[in-house]
Amino acid sequence: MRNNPNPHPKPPATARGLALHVLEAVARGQYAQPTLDRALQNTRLSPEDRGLATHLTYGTLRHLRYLDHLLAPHLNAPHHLPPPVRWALRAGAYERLFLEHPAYAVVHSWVEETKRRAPRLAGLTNAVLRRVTHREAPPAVRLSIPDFLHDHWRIFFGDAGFAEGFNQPEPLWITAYPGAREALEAQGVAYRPGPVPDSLALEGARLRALEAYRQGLLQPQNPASLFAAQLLDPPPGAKVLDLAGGAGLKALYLAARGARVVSYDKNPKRQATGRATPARTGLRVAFKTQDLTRPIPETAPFVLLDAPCTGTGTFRGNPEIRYRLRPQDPQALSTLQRALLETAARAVEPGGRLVYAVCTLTEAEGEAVTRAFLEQHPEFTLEPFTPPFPALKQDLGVYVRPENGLDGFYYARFRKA
Ligand SMILES: C[S@@+](CC[C@H](N)C(=O)[O-])C[C@H]1O[C@@H](n2cnc3c(N)ncnc32)[C@H](O)[C@@H]1O
Repeated sequence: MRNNPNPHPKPPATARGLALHVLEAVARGQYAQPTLDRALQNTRLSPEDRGLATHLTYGTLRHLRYLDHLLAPHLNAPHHLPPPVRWALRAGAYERLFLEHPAYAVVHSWVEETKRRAPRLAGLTNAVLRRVTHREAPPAVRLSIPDFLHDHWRIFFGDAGFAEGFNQPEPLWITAYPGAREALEAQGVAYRPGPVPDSLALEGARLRALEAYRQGLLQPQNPASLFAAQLLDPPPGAKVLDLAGGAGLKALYLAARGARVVSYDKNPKRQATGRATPARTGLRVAFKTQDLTRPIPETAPFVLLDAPCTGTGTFRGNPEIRYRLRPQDPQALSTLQRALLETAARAVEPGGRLVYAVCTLTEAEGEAVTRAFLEQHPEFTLEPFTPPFPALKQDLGVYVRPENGLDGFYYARFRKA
């Protein structure tokens, strides 16, 4: 993987060029979201073109497997095309067939993008983008997910059709800190309430342009992620341990509700981002850096473990990870999750509460972890709860249905005797 985030000296001057620049970087191993954010920060494109570049980037990646299936009958050897031309064909097909922009309006622009990269292939782009149409595809191809995951979801959840939800655009979800709504209203920004308290969806706003964001009152966060912190529900003043807390998104939220939070993670870079946030919001969280496969030297009545995982529930916002996942990954991650859960269990005081959460929808990282944990820890019992949004499966813990912009999550809540 290369680390150069911006190999082009000047940001591309067109929406389609910018999308191609990001797609090529993703093909080299970069992540779509930070790469697109950086490219948009460096560009002078109009708001409409920024929107188009965003749609083209996410849409092409979300539908990539299906787009390749649609392009296949029109190409002799797609793998031998220069990568920029292959991406132009994929993104052009996405624009034609999913954004439903007519050929006469868009093919010319893709031909121009091709000419800049491989002039001799401009005719190919012209011909293919005029002819490409929807066609029958096997379900995993139509949903653009790996076969192994489609098979797993069909067997484990009974149907994999919910994965369609990963290919829909999502609103800009934010967690609103006290004063956020007033600041948004003062700036005339439209928002609607999310499915959990303190979660809002912003309509068509650019986060960085918002006064409320500059004041630290808004935190981008999916409601399903926020709900993991809300499940812990500590009373004001209670001590909370936030394990694998990363940049402390959940720790800061719980601190804002009056908890005394200590957030542990092994990655000091992520924690540095979290440490900078309290300065903005005036909240206090103690960040400690440690590998949590080893026990920690303290206890609390409330412990949250938001564990590292395969992230299959975040395919909407991180569309590229579905193509990088290997069949053995869920099992490998579950070994780490069980080790981290051991550390978490030891840190819970008698009578205390433990929440285990992962942003993924696999049996190995969800129910199987909980089942093994309960077998080895008779001092813990499951504490049932009803989520305020539809569940995919609700038996041993809860799997969130990843629809209407929600990420897929798994949560289990335990009480220590
Ligand atoms: C799902 S993310 C946590 C997100 C965070 N709770 C939030 O709300 O933003 C998982 C975190 O686990 C951390 N992690 C992975 N392996 C770890 C380990 N062995 N010990 C401690 N932290 C670990 C990663 O650095 C990452 O920040």
